[in-house]
Amino acid sequence: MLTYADALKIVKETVSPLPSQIQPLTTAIGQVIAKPVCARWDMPRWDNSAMDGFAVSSQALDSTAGLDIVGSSFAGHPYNKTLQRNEAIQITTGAPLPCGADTVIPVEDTSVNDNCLSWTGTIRAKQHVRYQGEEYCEGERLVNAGTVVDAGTIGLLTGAGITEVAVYPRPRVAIFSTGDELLNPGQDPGPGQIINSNLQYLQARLQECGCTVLPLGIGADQRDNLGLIYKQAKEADLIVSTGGVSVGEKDLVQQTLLDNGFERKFWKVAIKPGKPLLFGLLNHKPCFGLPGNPAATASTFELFVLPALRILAGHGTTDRKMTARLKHGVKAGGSRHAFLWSRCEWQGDGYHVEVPQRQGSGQTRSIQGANALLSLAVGSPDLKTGDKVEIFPLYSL
Ligand SMILES: Nc1nc2c(c(=O)[nH]1)N[C@H]1C(S)=C(S)[C@@H](COP(=O)(O)OP(=O)(O)OC[C@H]3O[C@@H](n4cnc5c(N)ncnc54)[C@H](O)[C@@H]3O)O[C@H]1N2
Ligand code: MOO
Repeated sequence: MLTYADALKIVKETVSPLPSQIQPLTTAIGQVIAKPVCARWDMPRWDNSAMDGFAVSSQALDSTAGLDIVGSSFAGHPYNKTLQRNEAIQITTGAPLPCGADTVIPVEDTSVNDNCLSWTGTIRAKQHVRYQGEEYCEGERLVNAGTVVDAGTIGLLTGAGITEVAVYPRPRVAIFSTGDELLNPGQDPGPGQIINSNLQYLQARLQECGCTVLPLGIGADQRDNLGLIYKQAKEADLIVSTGGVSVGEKDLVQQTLLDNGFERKFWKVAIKPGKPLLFGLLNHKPCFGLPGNPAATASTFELFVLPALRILAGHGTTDRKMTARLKHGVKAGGSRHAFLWSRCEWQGDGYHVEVPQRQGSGQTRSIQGANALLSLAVGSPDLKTGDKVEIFPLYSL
């Protein structure tokens, strides 16, 4: 059976970034920049004051007579005349330095008498001036392709006059669950029925990841019905179903997909939970059949769907691994690479991890509150408190 590493490699080789699009900068938070962005003007745009005080010419600093205060330059209200050597103007932080001025004396070091400015202490020529272009110049590259738009990016680019950016779109993900036993939330389960928790889980997780979700509900265990749902999914960039991928009489997802032109890349991976994972392309779009057991749905989402979404969304690397120490013993790995829902926290000397009980594939309690998957390779021995383990922190796009 395919190993975890080989299956992930196939996913990475199969998926490529979505075409980029131009978008208003302010709507692009969390998205990845597709083309470098350059400044539209110098920053600062003009020499300006770094302090509230008075702007003077440095040539006037050795004069013993005071300077005539002839006007003001306030932020938003520049002084438009040329300052003479015997003159000063009042100035505020950020206000343009007028022609003829090159030095700012902070208000604390000055006194004004009869509209005449004098100062105390040593004043350095050209002090407290922020020069045009000292942060960046017109045409200079401010962010590279591959940058994730965050608040800092929005602040920087907005100041540089940028209102639109080329970014990779947020993936649109169609999700549905299969199974005649499934009911929608709020319904009362009768004999043999359960609430469809997988769809709600995936929807929430995709929302955390900033994806656009197309929830397509519940598919009955019938091929024609499942086929119709796949047709509805064609607007999506990636398709995810849950359930119906194992070998049971009613596991019809794979056959339905093959009837509809599915190009299968793999089925079954030696992992626990999640063994019957199905992956391929439907109409050239990545399509995952996640196993229906809730812990298998959730872990195969983290291990395979999320890396695929990261690639679609233009993110570079997809692997994140950390080392942590066990807070308690963990039983040996079995014949499949095991991934255990776990909680990891920093405790002074490093990360420490605990593994909740109730890790059954059909159970959901261990997923709630988890922030990592603990990786237990095939054949790993029983582990004890303090042993080092590899964990995959859960992350969003
Ligand atoms: N003979 C074999 N049987 C099974 C094998 C196998 O290799 N040989 N593999 C087992 C493994 S491992 C898994 S994982 C499951 C996955 O099977 P399916 O993907 O076909 O999932 P279902 O049979 O549809 O459901 C399994 C289980 O999960 C519950 N479920 C399904 N959908 C949901 C949902 N949306 N929300 C909550 N719970 C859901 C469902 O009721 C079943 O209890 O197959 C094993 N069998
Ligand atoms: O691999 Mo399945 O996900 O054990 O139950």
